Amino acid sequence: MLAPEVETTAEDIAEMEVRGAATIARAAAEALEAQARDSDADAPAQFREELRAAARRLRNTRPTAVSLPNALRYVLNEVEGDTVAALRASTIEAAERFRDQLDRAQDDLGAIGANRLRDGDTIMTHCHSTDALACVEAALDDGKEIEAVVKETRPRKQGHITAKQLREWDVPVTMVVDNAARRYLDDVDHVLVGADSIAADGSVVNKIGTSMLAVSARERGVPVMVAAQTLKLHPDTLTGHTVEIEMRDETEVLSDEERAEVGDVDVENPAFDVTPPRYVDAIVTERGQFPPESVVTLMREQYGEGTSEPWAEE
Ligand SMILES: O=P(O)(O)OC[C@H]1O[C@H](OP(=O)(O)O)[C@H](O)[C@@H]1O
Repeated sequence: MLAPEVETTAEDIAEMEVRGAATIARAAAEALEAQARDSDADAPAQFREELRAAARRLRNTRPTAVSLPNALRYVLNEVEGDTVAALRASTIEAAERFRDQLDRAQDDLGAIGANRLRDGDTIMTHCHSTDALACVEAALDDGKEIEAVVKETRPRKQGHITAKQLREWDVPVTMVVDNAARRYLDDVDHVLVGADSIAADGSVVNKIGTSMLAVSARERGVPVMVAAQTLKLHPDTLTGHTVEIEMRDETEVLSDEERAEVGDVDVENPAFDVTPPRYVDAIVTERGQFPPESVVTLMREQYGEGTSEPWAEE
């Protein structure tokens, strides 16, 4: 029996009511906690199987942000005990610990990323990343004045969320359509983006359009900074796996009304793209700032040589 909160959370993630890699990870851990709390399993094996089923349901929502399976793995690997009560308590504690770590990691990352931003700098953002915004918030807390050129980020316009947050912090914001990015790169000091996954070779998987922005930024001599806590490191890429790119519904690109007007066309809607490491200047994590080519060392330290799937059916 899955707890209702597991189903709701899974639907919210799939529909992007809950979105952003770190936020998805937090919601997944909370859903496992709800599963543990609500379970009426009377045997440890049943409790464990329910928890695995909950994790499978959550895992199968969106494929690209590795923070989701990393969160599930963290919680499931910490579940221990010989009784249902002990299993329940350890699951709840693990989920709480995970959330605390997530908050701490974002604060630490923000403090490090802020060091790259100077008083008076202008950043260009793409999509909405809480890790990237943590760097801006820490810079503002340090008393620096920051301005932002915010890319709208089609098709879902998460740039609006970024703009709203920055305005709440009184940061002057210029909103541009994605196609105007190159024109405004001359006015900015940094491109600042987040990541959904980082591969062992330092490639950055982030919102579609990031790679085009990074290539243009390199051509213009603007440094590209990726803010990504180590939860975004994709351990499967250590063993040669590639990161699956989510393809989303075509109506996000062309509404039914627009389609009626345009006619019968194929629509492709990849949610993410891959920016090769040579276009990235720094990956800022809670453990320091790294050139993309060296994140593999961090990944090995954190995840060893590979990963398990503790949610697999037994
Ligand atoms: O974890 P934080 O930094 O908040 O977000 C990381 C990334 O998650 C988002 O994906 P989506 O909007 O869920 O498709 C964006 O691509 C963003 O850069």
